[in-house]
Amino acid sequence: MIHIENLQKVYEDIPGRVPAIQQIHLHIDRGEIFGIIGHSGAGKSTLLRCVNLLERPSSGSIHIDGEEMTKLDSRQLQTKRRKIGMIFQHFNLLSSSTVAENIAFPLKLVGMGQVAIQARIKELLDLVGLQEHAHKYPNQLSGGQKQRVGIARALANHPDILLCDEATSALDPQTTNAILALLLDINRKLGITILLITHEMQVIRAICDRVAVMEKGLIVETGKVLDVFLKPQHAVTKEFVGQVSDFALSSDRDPMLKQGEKEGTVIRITYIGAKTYEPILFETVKSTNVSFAILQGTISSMKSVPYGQLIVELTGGHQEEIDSVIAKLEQEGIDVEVLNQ
Ligand SMILES: Nc1ncnc2c1ncn2[C@@H]1O[C@H](COP(=O)(O)OP(=O)(O)OP(=O)(O)O)[C@@H](O)[C@H]1O
Repeated sequence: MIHIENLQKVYEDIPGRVPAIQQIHLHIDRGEIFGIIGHSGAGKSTLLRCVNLLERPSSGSIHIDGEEMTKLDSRQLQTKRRKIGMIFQHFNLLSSSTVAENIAFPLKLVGMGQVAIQARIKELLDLVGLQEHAHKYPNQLSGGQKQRVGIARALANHPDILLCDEATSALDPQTTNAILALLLDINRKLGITILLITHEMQVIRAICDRVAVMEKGLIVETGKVLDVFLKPQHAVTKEFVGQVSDFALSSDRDPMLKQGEKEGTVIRITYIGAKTYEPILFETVKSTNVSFAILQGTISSMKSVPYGQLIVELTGGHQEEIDSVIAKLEQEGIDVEVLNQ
């Protein structure tokens, strides 16, 4: 759905200044929820705004649904942009227009008739749960309700893509969860591709399928959310994963697990899916001389996929027996990493 190649954006050609986007390659599938995370100044907004050409790249290409954006003339670009909705951190609503008028705005721009506009407004208000608020003004709404109006307006012309620019950063945690649930619902019901930028790993974890981590205009790590959470590679990724406390096992190599401090073999085992709830560890060791002690553990779920991670010390038995326990766990499809060898 979105294919970005060799993208570069230099705002001002000052010698020694790092370009806002140094060189980005990105491929986002139709129907995917893709998150981009990074610290302030990493280049997330610039990248997002390049997708609909609110920002013109200095070089590189952006294909949306097979069409190269930078080659479109202004009329073609206008038509294409209708298929790319966008929502913003501060909602960007027209303060002197009602909720219904805000939603009607993009529909009027495409020349839709009054009757059709009213019908579409009703559909959109139902979708975002604002049926009761059509005639209110933005200053009579909560932050979450304002973002719902923003979402309804962005979806008015049936876009294929929704760009979300820190859409929940101005909201409290409870409202954030409600808006994220709405985005997930919209993605599932309408099949719309969502590209979001955020500096909060909780947002990525709640709704994204894949994530890219940005730093200084580059993507330093990318992958399926679960993989990136469970095995972060880059220092920036580890820092972001550390924001989500129950992932501390992955991000923080616990000092007590340093080589030599434990007599046995210390392993980290990672379960994903239904295996999370099976007694595989117990079943594997029960007929051997090996016993285990759980040093740390977590079980949770991500986008309704359960996962678990345990740090376990294996003791007793010969080394061959411990190796055989590890091999059996791996045969069961469990990821095993030995931490003290
Ligand atoms: N219009 C502009 N003119 C000049 N420099 C800009 C402009 N917009 C962004 N930059 C610079 O480009 C770099 C990337 O900024 P960008 O806003 O894309 O980062 P970000 O990751 O979205 O950060 P934030 O979360 O703070 O918005 C920064 O160094 C910023 O100062």
